[in-house]
Amino acid sequence: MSSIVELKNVSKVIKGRKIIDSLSFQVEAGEVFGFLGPNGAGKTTTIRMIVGLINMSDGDIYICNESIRDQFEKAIKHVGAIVENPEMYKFLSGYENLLHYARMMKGITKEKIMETVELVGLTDRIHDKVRTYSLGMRQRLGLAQSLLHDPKVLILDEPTNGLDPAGIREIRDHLRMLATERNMAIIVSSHLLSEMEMMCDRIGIIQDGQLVDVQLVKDFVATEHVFEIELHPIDKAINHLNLVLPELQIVQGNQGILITGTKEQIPEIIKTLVLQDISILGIKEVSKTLEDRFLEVTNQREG
Ligand SMILES: Nc1ncnc2c1ncn2[C@@H]1O[C@H](COP(=O)(O)OP(=O)(O)OP(=O)(O)O)[C@@H](O)[C@H]1O
Repeated sequence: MSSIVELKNVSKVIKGRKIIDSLSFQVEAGEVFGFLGPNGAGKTTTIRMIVGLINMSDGDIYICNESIRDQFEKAIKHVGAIVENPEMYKFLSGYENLLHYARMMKGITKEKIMETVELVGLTDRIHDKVRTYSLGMRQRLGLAQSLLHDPKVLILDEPTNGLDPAGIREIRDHLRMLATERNMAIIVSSHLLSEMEMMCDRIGIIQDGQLVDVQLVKDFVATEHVFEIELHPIDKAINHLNLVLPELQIVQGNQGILITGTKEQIPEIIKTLVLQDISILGIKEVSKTLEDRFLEVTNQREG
């Protein structure tokens, strides 16, 4: 993998207040990077700096190794973005909107427009007026517009905002496809934690303008599962498991024990407990969700 976007100690001061504080992270080709944080954390400000809408106060951002500070035009041509709601003329068709935009960009052929329309799944409706489109379709038209110049990185601020579950799913599938099949680097911000969990490969958590955590989603959610086994007698169970399966992490709970391990270990655990005449009353998974982890990481800093 190669790094497409790199932020190096980026800061932003507005009216004497440090809104973004020395932010550094990289996004690779082929990955969807989620930018997650509470309201006012600085997501939009960061995204606006990456797409060149506002200046940085300090640090630099490199897009395909080109500095936004020193080679703005070159760097920014690699970027496709939907930051504010894309401006569309509702009385024109989707195609006419794209054509209008393509004329401003120069060098974009009608074939290219239709290829991009196909990519976002709007071929059947592209000649209908935009005012007849659902919000999800408008979002996909915006996506087509941002893809017309073949950017290497796509940046979307809250792309699923206001969409219904079907619309969210469509956008999610399209973004994943662009990352996987076109090897694009994709940066999305969202409040919807569960959505980020499904859409992203990696997540960066921002709070008070600082990056507090960056992790692969699969590590972030739960590297291992936690199971709660309701049983008795508890002491006997813990002693026995410590003896026969010393690699397990066991913690005493109210009604039984909490075990950190894999699903595959469960039958063995149950079997050995039953053979010791320990009564199993119930078992359930209590692994942390992304939301739990998010609250944990952000609360830690506040506490
Ligand atoms: N032009 C500005 N003037 C003054 N303060 C600003 C300006 N732009 C942003 N801020 C402040 O900077 C902080 C970060 O704002 P930003 O919009 O980047 O956060 P966010 O993480 O995108 O939040 P949200 O999820 O609510 O959109 C906020 O406290 C905001 O009030």
